[in-house]
Amino acid sequence: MEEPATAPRPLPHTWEEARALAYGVAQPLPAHDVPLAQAAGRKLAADVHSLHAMPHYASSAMDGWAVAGSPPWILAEPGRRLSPGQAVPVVTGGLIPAGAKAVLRSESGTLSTDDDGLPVLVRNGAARPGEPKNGQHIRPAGQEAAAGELLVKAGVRLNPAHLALAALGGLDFLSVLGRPAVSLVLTGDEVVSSGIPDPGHVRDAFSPQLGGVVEALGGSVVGLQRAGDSLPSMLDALADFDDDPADVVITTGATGHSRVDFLRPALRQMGATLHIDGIAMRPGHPTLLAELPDGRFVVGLPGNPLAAMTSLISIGAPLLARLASLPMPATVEVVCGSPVKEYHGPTRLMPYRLLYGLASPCAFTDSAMMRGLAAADGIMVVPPHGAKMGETLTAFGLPWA
Ligand SMILES: Nc1nc2c(c(=O)[nH]1)N[C@H]1C(S)=C(S)[C@@H](COP(=O)(O)OP(=O)(O)OC[C@H]3O[C@@H](n4cnc5c(N)ncnc54)[C@H](O)[C@@H]3O)O[C@H]1N2
Ligand code: MOO
Repeated sequence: MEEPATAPRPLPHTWEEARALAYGVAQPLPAHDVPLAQAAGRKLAADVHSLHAMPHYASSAMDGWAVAGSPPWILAEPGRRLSPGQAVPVVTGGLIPAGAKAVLRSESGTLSTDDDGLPVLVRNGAARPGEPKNGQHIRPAGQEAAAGELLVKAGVRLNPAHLALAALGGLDFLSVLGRPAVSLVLTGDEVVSSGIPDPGHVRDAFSPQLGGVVEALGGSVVGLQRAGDSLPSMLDALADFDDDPADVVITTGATGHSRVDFLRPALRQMGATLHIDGIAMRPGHPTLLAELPDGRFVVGLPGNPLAAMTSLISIGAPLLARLASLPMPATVEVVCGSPVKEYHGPTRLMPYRLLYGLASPCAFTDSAMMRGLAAADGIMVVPPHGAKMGETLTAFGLPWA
């Protein structure tokens, strides 16, 4: 029997299958230690306990003198235990000597001499009655936390104040959940990255937006390569670069089957496993999800700008969430504000605006356009049989909202 000229294409996954597969195919990246200054925005992997009492020594809250007993006070030698009737100068944050009962603020005390002409410290007219009361202006050790006390619970997204708290608790590093490193590969000889393109060329819609979307989805962009419309160029761009070690490569364009689309041939040559080769969705049906022998995942987004975003939100988001130890990205429900006709086969992802509480499809949502998405409140998932007005539909908030 004669061999067919081209192998039959596999059936695309349904949108629901593709989404579940993209979440299930990966394992959470391991937690690791990062220096405090690099931990902002990361999710804490393990409870943080203070490594010592906070503060770890009794300290003065004011500039002045540590005093014991009642005035007048004789100035004692620093570094010794104070006996009643003695004082020693202290600065804010300075060590309170043993035996001290309080701190007299510098503005409330005056150095004077007693009847015998010896130097003494006395309260002056600016001192409040009874100042300093027992314990006044002394920050006792452990006032904020005891040694070993819980400071930040695992699972918290770390803010700058958490980092300062950890530093005061004596820590230098924090254990954070893995965050997928993403390398971008933008393809297309016709793509120009600035200015007004000539006919036949297009302005790059991806480099200005993909970084922000990837960050919002829990990843961080570590590299950007451009690939021309040739197999060697695609292979070069997909190589594993030492200076941007990626967990995920997100490509744009070249997902088709034309003579200038080299993503599939390159993946084949690199020995990749194709987990998803087409999704029954519009826009975004040529989307690919592959795994390279070195463990990197490749998310192949179509070149059309809106199609790329619906693909990224559909399968890139679950993959990045899983790698980042996050739950499956949540969906919401919206009430459909205008009827959507049946469309044979694919699920449609339609940018919508909320008008009077109802979700109505935006205008300008051809897969090559961005105007509809830029004005959208979310993306609704319309099943192949369409939707009636008033029907409840699954929807997504936008990653940047
Ligand atoms: N015979 C068929 N042709 C096409 C089909 C099909 O099923 N049969 N599907 C169409 C659909 S749907 C899509 S989506 C695209 C997928 O194309 P590719 O992923 O191969 O992408 P390209 O061909 O490289 O580019 C498509 C389109 O997007 C523009 N593009 C690419 N990169 C950028 C960028 N960085 N910024 C802005 N625009 C970009 C590119 O110039 C093309 O206009 O295939 C259809 N064809
Ligand atoms: O499905 Mo394409 O991805 O419409 O633009």
